[in-house]
Amino acid sequence: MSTISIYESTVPCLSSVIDLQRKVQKEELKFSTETNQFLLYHTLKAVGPFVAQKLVSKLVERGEITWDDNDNWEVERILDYVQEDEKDFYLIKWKGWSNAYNSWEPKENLSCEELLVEFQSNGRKRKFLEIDMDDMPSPKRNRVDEIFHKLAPLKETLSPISLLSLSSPTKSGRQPLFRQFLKKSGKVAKNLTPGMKQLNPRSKFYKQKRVEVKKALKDWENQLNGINTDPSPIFVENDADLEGPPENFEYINDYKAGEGITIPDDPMIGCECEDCLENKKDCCPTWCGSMFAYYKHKRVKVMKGTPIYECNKRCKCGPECPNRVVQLGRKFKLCIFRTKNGRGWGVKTLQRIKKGSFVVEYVGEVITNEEAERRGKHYDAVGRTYLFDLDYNTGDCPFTVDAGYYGNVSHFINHSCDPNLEVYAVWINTLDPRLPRIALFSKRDIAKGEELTFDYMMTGDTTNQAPTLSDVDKSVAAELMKASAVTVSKVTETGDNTESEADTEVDTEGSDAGFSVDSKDDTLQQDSELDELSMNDDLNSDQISVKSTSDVSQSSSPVKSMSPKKMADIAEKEPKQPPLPVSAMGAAPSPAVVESNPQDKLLPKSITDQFRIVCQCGAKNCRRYLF
Ligand SMILES: C[S@@+](CC[C@H](N)C(=O)[O-])C[C@H]1O[C@@H](n2cnc3c(N)ncnc32)[C@H](O)[C@@H]1O
Repeated sequence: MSTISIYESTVPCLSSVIDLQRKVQKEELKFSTETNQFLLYHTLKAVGPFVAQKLVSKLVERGEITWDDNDNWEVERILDYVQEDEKDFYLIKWKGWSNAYNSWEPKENLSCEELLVEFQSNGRKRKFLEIDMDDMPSPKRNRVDEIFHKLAPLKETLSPISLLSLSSPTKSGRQPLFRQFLKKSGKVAKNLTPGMKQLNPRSKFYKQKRVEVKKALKDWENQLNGINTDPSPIFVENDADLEGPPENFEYINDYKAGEGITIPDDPMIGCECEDCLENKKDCCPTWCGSMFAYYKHKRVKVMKGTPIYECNKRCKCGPECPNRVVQLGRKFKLCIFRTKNGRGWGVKTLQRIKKGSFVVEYVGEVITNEEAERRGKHYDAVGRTYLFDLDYNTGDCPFTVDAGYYGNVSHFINHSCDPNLEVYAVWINTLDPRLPRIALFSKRDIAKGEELTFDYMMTGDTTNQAPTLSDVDKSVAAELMKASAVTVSKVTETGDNTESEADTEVDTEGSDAGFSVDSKDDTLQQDSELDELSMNDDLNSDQISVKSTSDVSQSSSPVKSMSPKKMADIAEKEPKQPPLPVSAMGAAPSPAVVESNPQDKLLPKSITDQFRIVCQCGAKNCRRYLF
């Protein structure tokens, strides 16, 4: 492995840092220490002091760095006091920090006896607190500098990506780790409220934090709408817990071509119809060997699995053409909201949606299969699921859409085994058969306020049963569990419903309710805890269920375990049509040849090798596992 130094680099945003690092990893190069330091600093600045502090707290807990600075957190004044669950909390103004950094602290975190006595002797007078969040840009920078300085021992080993991947949450119910550490050293971190689990949602602390979160979410909503080019706005709402905007997510409107990928955008030919619907037998879909997909009112009429070819930019027709639907963007107002049963964020519609309507496109970064394998390992480690294989036509997976970092509102759509959306492959200006766009249409009428879901179909199993593990797989799983020191959710055999425990730590209740595994804390959580857990400000969906962090992605299966939906599966239930001639457009796929890979019916090896995410969709026909 060679070492290069990059002394001059322009890194305009966090995503570029990640891209740059991926590129370097791919080439098996290594950043020089200076460059790594520069990028780490940039990353800390990009995520901001609050998130940076959270990330660093993980390193503190792992003992990778220490935090022994005693000078930083001097109490300037005590502003307010409240008792919560028979515990005293004080509102602290910190010396050298603006009011934006005031925080509520339990008494045992404070070592300022004199100020406490003075405050108490003043009759614990309440003072009106003005929180000015826009105040003090410079302390923010100082805070980042300070955190950066603490990372010095890891300057050779800690990369920006590994730093960001620490953002998976702590086990809920515990205080943030940073706080725990600082508590030990008699100091407390600013900006962290007391452990939220202890607090009553009606309490003052909780309400104060809620105001902050609400403001942050409003800012994020504005930011999203500033980028969003769909005709309809996006709303953001969190009535469930204190989770703020997601940390590592950048909104995009269209596919972003990954490293080494070009997405062609110039079809060779377009139609000249006066009325495409009238002339449907001689319009784009027919040329491409498929059917006209839409009714006059633009709702989809073809069965799922049928490839859709819309009129493209070479066609004479205008936007009113019934064969232009997905390309006109999302028309329904959608809201990213916090679910109350531990599935993290979800998406609901703020308008009634009729069956067959186009709802939203699934966009992300288009990456190669090899890159998807690589990223899958990283996602596995943090229990995330955003890879969507584009294996519509071939059963192979030449390209994958990764919506993990870059995505639109669909990034937040959860899985259901009884979904209200279904997936269609759509070709518009890119006619490369390997690069369909993924469009989500309503499967039935959807009521205003209803959560939108689609079936990730990650098990490759279209029955209602959970997929089975063979005995061999179980022993592999047991080995992996030992190696990675995680507990694993119980594996239920289908058919006879016998249960097999791959790990003795696993609960034996056998209830239908899902269990969740936290790989970091080796802890099994029961569903009944989830509502309570969701109050914790560190909790997000990724904590709910986690697979092995072991490096088990050496699978020969082309199906990445995290693919939300295999396009081949979409077609699986469709009647097979005879192959059609290659379309007039040359590059277009032969849609009739929609072979489902028989292997897809089996549990992909990579899935058997992994620990499952327990499905919380609540559907009667729930398959119990996301994969
Ligand atoms: C594409 S993301 C959906 C958005 C995600 N809820 C979030 O907060 O960002 C997929 C992840 O959401 C969670 N998730 C989605 N559907 C779920 C379900 N039915 N049950 C449990 N977790 C689910 C899992 O953590 C999964 O890895």
